[in-house]
Amino acid sequence: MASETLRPDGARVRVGVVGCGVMGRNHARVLSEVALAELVGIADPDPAVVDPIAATLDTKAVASIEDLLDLDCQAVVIAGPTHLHHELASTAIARGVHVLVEKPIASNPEEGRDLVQRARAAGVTLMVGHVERFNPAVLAVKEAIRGEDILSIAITRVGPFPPRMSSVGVVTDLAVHDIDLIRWFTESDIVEVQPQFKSAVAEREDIALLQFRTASGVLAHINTNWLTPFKARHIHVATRDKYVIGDLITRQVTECSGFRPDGSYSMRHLPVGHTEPLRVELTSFLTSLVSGTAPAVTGEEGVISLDIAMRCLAERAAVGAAVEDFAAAKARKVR
Ligand SMILES: NC(=O)C1=CN([C@@H]2O[C@H](COP(=O)(O)OP(=O)(O)OC[C@H]3O[C@@H](n4cnc5c(N)ncnc54)[C@H](OP(=O)(O)O)[C@@H]3O)[C@@H](O)[C@H]2O)C=CC1
Ligand SMILES: O=C1CO[C@H](CO)[C@@H](O)[C@@H]1O
Repeated sequence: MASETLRPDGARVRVGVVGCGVMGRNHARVLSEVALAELVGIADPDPAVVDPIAATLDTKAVASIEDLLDLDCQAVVIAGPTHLHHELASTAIARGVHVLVEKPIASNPEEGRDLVQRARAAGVTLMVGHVERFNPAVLAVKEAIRGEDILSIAITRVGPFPPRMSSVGVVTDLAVHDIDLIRWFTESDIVEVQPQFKSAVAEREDIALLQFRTASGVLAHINTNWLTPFKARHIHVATRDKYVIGDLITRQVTECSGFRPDGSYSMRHLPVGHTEPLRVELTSFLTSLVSGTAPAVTGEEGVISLDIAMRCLAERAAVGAAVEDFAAAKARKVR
């Protein structure tokens, strides 16, 4: 948590963005627009990438995080590749700068935990960019199931390969969004994982079907891949009295309830806001800095979700290893 408020005089928070690819340029655009921020600069190693964005947003372009921090930032958004999150966020924390790091918090939980410790020791805020928590359709689903006895959650997050392959597979890159949502919806920890995944085309896993059970007894399922020709993101939640369906792309959220013995029920579309999730996320981050309160998605939560993603990968690896051991033993017997 921020040790002191940043705008006692009403000035804007001086923020920079590190990494100006697909996500970083969106962070920069939004930060150039929100009232709480002054976008002091953006960093990316490639001038052909960073210069035109900086010119459009009327901010400074620099080549490295060190140069960005020299612009006297109070906070940075880390939107570089996942395998660099730990290094980049550590550099900012070491200079006493608050950090919003994109999801996943790092490429493994050990690095994530290290970031949490460094931020705590330095007295700076560390928030993780689990942006779906700020998606109005997700918020409408969460509101519809508030106080309900949740039975199961099934989430689909599929689409084509990203324009540039991530440094991690689909479980760590995409399913981590939904692991976070399952924990957030149920306010309970995931205690059992039953993962299935494989690498159909890419070097790392590109298709996964993951099953979970939470401490509160909710069953959950994530269907994710990079092999579907179009993007689809759906959430289905069954509670004892309702069935709620959210389409995170069209932002249509439907609630079925009032189940009657003859099989009939009531159905209604729920009101969904129109806000841009990233704008709400960044405003929430800046507000936490200004007010000195805990961020909406803490580093600790980012680590827990990444831990679950890693448990999925490890569990499958353990089963795979057992099968291979069995095959090897069988082969030895034959010889
Ligand atoms: N919350 C969400 O919905 C989303 C989150 N993300 C997350 O954002 C992160 C970035 O993903 P994405 O934007 O798709 O990736 P990109 O590859 O499109 O962008 C990353 C950028 O960072 C640059 N970069 C590399 N090294 C450094 C460095 N040392 N300092 C500064 N910049 C550097 C890259 O430059 P170069 O090309 O020269 O290597 C590239 O321009 C990932 O962690 C991803 O998980 C991504 C999309 C959506
Ligand atoms: O939601 C997302 C869209 O795709 C990107 C590339 O796979 C992800 O990193 C991101 O989290």
